[in-house]
Amino acid sequence: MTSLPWPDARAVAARATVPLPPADQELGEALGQVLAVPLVALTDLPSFDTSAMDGWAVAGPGPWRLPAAQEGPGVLAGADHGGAPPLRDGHAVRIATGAPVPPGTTAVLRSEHGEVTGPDAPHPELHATRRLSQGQDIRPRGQECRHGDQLLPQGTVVTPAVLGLAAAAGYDSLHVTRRPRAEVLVLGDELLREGLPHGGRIRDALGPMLGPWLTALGAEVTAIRRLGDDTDALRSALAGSTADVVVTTGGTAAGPVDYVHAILRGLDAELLVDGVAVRPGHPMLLARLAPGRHLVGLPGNPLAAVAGLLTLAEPLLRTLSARPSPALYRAALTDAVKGHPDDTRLVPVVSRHSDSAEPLRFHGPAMLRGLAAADALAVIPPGGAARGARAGILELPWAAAGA
Ligand SMILES: Nc1nc2c(c(=O)[nH]1)N[C@H]1C(S)=C(S)[C@@H](COP(=O)(O)OP(=O)(O)OC[C@H]3O[C@@H](n4cnc5c(N)ncnc54)[C@H](O)[C@@H]3O)O[C@H]1N2
Ligand code: MOO
Repeated sequence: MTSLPWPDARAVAARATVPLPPADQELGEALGQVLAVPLVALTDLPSFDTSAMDGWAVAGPGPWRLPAAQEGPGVLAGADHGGAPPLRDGHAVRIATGAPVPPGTTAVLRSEHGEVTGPDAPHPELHATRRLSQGQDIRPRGQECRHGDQLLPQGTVVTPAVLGLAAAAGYDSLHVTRRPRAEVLVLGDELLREGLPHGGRIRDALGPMLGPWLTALGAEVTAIRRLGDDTDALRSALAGSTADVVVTTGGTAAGPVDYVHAILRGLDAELLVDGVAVRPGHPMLLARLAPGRHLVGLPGNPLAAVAGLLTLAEPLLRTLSARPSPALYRAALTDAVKGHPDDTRLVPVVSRHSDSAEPLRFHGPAMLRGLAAADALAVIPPGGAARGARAGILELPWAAAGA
């Protein structure tokens, strides 16, 4: 199989699968998943005419008669006022922010805009110190939505704000597309899990990076396993995995211990992508292990692995979790970037949502120094890009968090 152009490889990965079946998840569990149906209001919001301020509910023009002081604290939020008597014209009653206004209320007068005269009199009087307009500081029932209104479309990612809105609108659980399960298999006998590199061995940079990165892409990471270069262990890990997506690192090229291809052949896996015209990362691959189960083979060089993650794993996970595709935005490069003659290049940049993208140094395939300072990767077409040229920008998942 020949290398696919980079945009084609992403398209193949996106089309390699279908969304996972939806299920009901309790609100707390649904964060980061995708709404499988529109979020429809189960109630009016607010669900009753509500006081927006602490003060007095008033009826008609002032001054207003207040109930005698000993008649209680007034209308409080949370108390059941179902049977609260209507407020008669010319009367007022103390009310708290969030409390249902009594029937007949025409406005709420804020505490700081009212004066009570003769507070010890049997019927003290309330005077407004500011003009009060009809309906002022009342949040009318249904102001935000009516029962049955669509609040958010299907395909919306459940953020903390969506959880809050869903709870306010009456939901205990949400119908969301299941989070794809991903398992990471880190290959290579040369990898150390701790301490300083020594004796020709290096630290595993991918195990610590890929778990949280896959989580940020919407996956549930079930395991990160270090298998060394044990082919039997890899074969049985692949045969026994129940993950929707298995991600391997290393062993994708044609070196003496690069055995991922051989094992995939032995398992009768279908190679969907075998090499991509992209630098770094060109030996990346995508295979179907079984219906609905895929393997993304990332090259071992760490920046090449990230290129593979964003080229193949990201579109695959996006389709599985039914996330909408973000628009690829463009930014003007602050420096020229040399291109590969035939392949797309992915180059770490700082863009920070501005219109420009500053290419970073230390972008070699084995390096993470540029990437760790970046918030995006610029997509440099074959042949390169001049200073000021507008390059496609692939945002890193945490860029929006201001990291
Ligand atoms: N003759 C050729 N050799 C290589 C080619 C080629 O086309 N012809 N391609 C090069 C490119 S490009 C890449 S990328 C690598 C891909 O190699 P593999 O996917 O087979 O990965 P390994 O050989 O296992 O490792 C490559 C490199 O990365 C280091 N590595 C591996 N895993 C980790 C990890 N978890 N953390 C940190 N570093 C890791 C490994 O020690 C090697 O240095 O092949 C080139 N060779
Ligand atoms: O393409 Mo390799 O993936 O440059 O390091």
